[in-house]
Amino acid sequence: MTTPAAVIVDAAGYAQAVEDAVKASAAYYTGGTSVLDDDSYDRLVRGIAAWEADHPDHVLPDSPSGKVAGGAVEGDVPHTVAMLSLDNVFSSEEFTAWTVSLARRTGHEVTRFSVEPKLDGLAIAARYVDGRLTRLITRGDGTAGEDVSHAIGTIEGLPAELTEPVTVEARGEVLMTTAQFEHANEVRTAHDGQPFANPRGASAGTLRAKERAYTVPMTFFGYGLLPLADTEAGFAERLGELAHSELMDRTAVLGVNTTATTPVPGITADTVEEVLTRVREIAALRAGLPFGIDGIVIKADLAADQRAAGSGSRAPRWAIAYKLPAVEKITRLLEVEWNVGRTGIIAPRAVLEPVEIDGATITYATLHNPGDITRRDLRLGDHVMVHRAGDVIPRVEAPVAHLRTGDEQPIVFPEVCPRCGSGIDTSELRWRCEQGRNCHLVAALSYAAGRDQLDIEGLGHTRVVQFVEAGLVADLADVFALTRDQLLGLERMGETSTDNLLAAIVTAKGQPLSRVLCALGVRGTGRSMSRRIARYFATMDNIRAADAESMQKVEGIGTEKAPSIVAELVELAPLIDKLAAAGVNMTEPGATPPAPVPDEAAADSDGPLDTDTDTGTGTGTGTGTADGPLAGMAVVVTGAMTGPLEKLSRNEMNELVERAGGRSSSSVSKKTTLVVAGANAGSKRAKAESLGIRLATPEEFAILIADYLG
Ligand SMILES: NC(=O)c1ccc[n+]([C@@H]2O[C@H](COP(=O)([O-])OP(=O)(O)OC[C@H]3O[C@@H](n4cnc5c(N)ncnc54)[C@H](O)[C@@H]3O)[C@@H](O)[C@H]2O)c1
Ligand SMILES: [Zn+2]
Repeated sequence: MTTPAAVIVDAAGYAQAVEDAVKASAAYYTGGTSVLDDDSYDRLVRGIAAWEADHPDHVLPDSPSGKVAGGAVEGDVPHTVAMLSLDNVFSSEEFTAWTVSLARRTGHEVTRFSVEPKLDGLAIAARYVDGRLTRLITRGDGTAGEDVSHAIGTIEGLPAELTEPVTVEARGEVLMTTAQFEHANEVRTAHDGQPFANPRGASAGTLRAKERAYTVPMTFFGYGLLPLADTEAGFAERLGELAHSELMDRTAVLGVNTTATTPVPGITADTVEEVLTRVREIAALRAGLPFGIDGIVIKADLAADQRAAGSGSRAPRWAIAYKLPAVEKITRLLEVEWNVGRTGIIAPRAVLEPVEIDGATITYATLHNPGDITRRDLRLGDHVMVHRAGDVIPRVEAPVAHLRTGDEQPIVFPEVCPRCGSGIDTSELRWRCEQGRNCHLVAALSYAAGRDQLDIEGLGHTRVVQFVEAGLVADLADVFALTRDQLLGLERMGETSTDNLLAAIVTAKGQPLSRVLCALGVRGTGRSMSRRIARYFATMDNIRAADAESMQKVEGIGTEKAPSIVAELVELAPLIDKLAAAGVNMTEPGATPPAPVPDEAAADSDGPLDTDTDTGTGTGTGTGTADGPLAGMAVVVTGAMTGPLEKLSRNEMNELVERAGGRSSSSVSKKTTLVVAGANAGSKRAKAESLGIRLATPEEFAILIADYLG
């Protein structure tokens, strides 16, 4: 999994790449605010290296190649022993090859390795004098670092005092655990600071920040222990002889935190195979760890082997980083969707500009809950750091706040349940529809009773909630079983409204099949699709008898949609039976069922994927009305209807078009034959005119289809 290189074509491109890399590196190490994610940075650096390999005489002095921290950071506190970076391998083959070169340097095969997680934080040296923590120094350029002693006391795992009064330097990684990161961003945004994009950036920024009004904790994990100038000679000598694993034990005994306290403690391994097994184990545990790792560090464990292998200017030769694929990428937050779960939990979900992370294209990421959005100070249009490890659902870590342009928009939280329209219980972290588990039922019934479905006047949202809460209805069919006494027993139900409602329910039983089907709320079949299905099959029995193949004969139903419609109808069978038993109409007026022979002409209908918008792009393929006044015509209705058509909704207009043998469509194209243009018809009318398509006023149209009105 080597990141491909950025392509650099000329000297100017090379100079720009060097400048970009140095700038990114400086921001990365000093403030945690790089504009690049690691993958993009690594691509750039590889491109630089490739160009330099071809143009060895034109390497710029600023080039990050071969330097600790890409040469972008400095320091004024000299290190006793250089604090180096690590070389990388990306596969078991590369690792095996590395062990061969290691064997060449040591003069024998290395048979003891230490294997540790590669913690994704910042390297730091903690100096203890007579057991007391006196100084913290960053890695800097490797030879000298920056004094960040002001952070003493804010780093868990680095005690103020060791268990023994020794003078020694502990080296290790400072990072923020996931919990510490969440907390840090919460505190920061509460202080009007910008959130950090990820835990690593948060530790980089926090470590160097002085005189902040608040402190946020970090965690230290030791991976090195070495003598200082004043260390007692005998102790210094003993440390120099200890294997890495023994040094780690010693570090822990002194009271300094090490990976031994984590689910991925450092271990020793005797063979390449054992090392690789451990690499796989750690990789598998990565997604569940409470802190970030970006690889596994393998070291020659024995001091003698380390001495024999030696070090280069950027990295030791006795250790290697086995890098794991990047789990974080920067992309943009386009939208936030609010989805209602089975129990009524209303969960926000981020819609992202698609981004590839570890081989998978990520378009959605979880935002957990509304508080999470507020805590992270996310805005629409933000660049965001997206995290995806293993099979865990991708999550938005935080905005990359320093990339803001000022055009970002606040995320609007819903005020009512986006599914059923009821109130929202916001008392818990996770918001919930007040209808809880009944949310789906309330939404389904409100939808079914709606004007474009069964059109049951008097059965609005409030009534539906009332019936559901009173336990009178558990499904749509129960509506048709409601009795006068039941209704009169409810609050705010007088005699008149009861009788009106019962009458409306009786009327609803006579609605055409297309509306009954639509009322069932089968996924992917809205109004126009329901009409097409109903007109094609003519009866509910025919629809239910259809397999996926015959379902595809309906225009707009393709290979993906057909089986899901068929499956959902099977699930709905008990409800459909119950509705039929209650006397609900199950036929489409004017439609004749398709001929029983399956392979006749109507078969060629694998149309465009149906989007089934309000007006639909429907084409009436029902065979029964092919001889109406609109036979063979593609009709678009636009603008406000007047005259005899005034009261008809757009859906009802489309129904009318199809009853009269035409095909209804929502967009004007060359294929359109007639545009019914009402008052204030805008662009569709203009388009029809420019294409020379026949136009009709609502009144003219009403005359044309007079036989089919009412
Ligand atoms: N996004 C950016 O703009 C940007 C800029 C610069 C660097 N980077 C990233 O930083 C990395 C290169 O930088 P680097 O040299 O700081 O570090 P590195 O990640 O290549 O490896 C060296 C570091 O690993 C750390 N480490 C963690 N666990 C360890 C262990 N058990 N034993 C020893 N060391 C351990 C130490 O801090 C050590 O200095 C690349 O992954 C690069 O993508 C990103
Ligand atoms: Zn709801």
